[in-house]
Amino acid sequence: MRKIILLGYMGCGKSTIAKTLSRIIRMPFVDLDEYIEEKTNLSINAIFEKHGEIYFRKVEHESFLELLNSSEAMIIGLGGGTPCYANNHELLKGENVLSVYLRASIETLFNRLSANKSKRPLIANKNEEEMKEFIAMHLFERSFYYNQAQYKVNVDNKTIDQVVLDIVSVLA
Ligand SMILES: Nc1ncnc2c1ncn2[C@@H]1O[C@H](COP(=O)(O)OP(=O)(O)O)[C@@H](O)[C@H]1O
Ligand SMILES: O=C(O)C1=C[C@@H](OP(=O)(O)O)[C@@H](O)[C@H](O)C1
Ligand SMILES: [Mg+2]
Repeated sequence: MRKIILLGYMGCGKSTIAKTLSRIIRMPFVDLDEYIEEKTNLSINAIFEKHGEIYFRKVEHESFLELLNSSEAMIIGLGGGTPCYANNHELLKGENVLSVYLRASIETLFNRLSANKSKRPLIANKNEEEMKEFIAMHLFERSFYYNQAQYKVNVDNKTIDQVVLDIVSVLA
């Protein structure tokens, strides 16, 4: 069954947009991070702390495959790093898959993440200056993977509802 996949850098709005899109198009959604938290019975922070990032990437890949192989149609909100590990970026072009990159500028990401970093182990301990530099470099490194998505939607200066409408129109 059909899967709609939302991807993009931390803070671009994947989890938020997946929820609203789900209501508008009446398709269930799963947030990959939440799925991993339920499956492992650990928070994302605890997985990184106890087992390290390599273990997280392994569970993330397995969980992504499980969702893709499920018989249900669903919207999947990925984690920011998901397309950048294993062969996950190739899965963005699979049969019955519609993948959408939610593209945000460094400024938008910085503004949103400054207020929302505690649950994101890759940036939780960075000060403002370190974070701006990190986002700029990391987004540049990851863009190759994000650009493998079939569709791209800009999210800068748009409300959640505007982004959802833009997604609905690119998928129509
Ligand atoms: N279009 C938007 N406009 C303003 N704030 C947004 C928008 N989309 C998401 N946000 C906010 O940005 C933060 C990060 O969103 P989230 O959905 O967790 O991103 P992601 O899952 O991509 O990391 C949240 O505080 C969320 O409320
Ligand atoms: O970019 C990343 O590598 C990560 C993004 C997070 O998801 P969000 O993009 O939803 O914050 C989460 O999967 C983990 O902290 C790692
Ligand atoms: Mg998220």
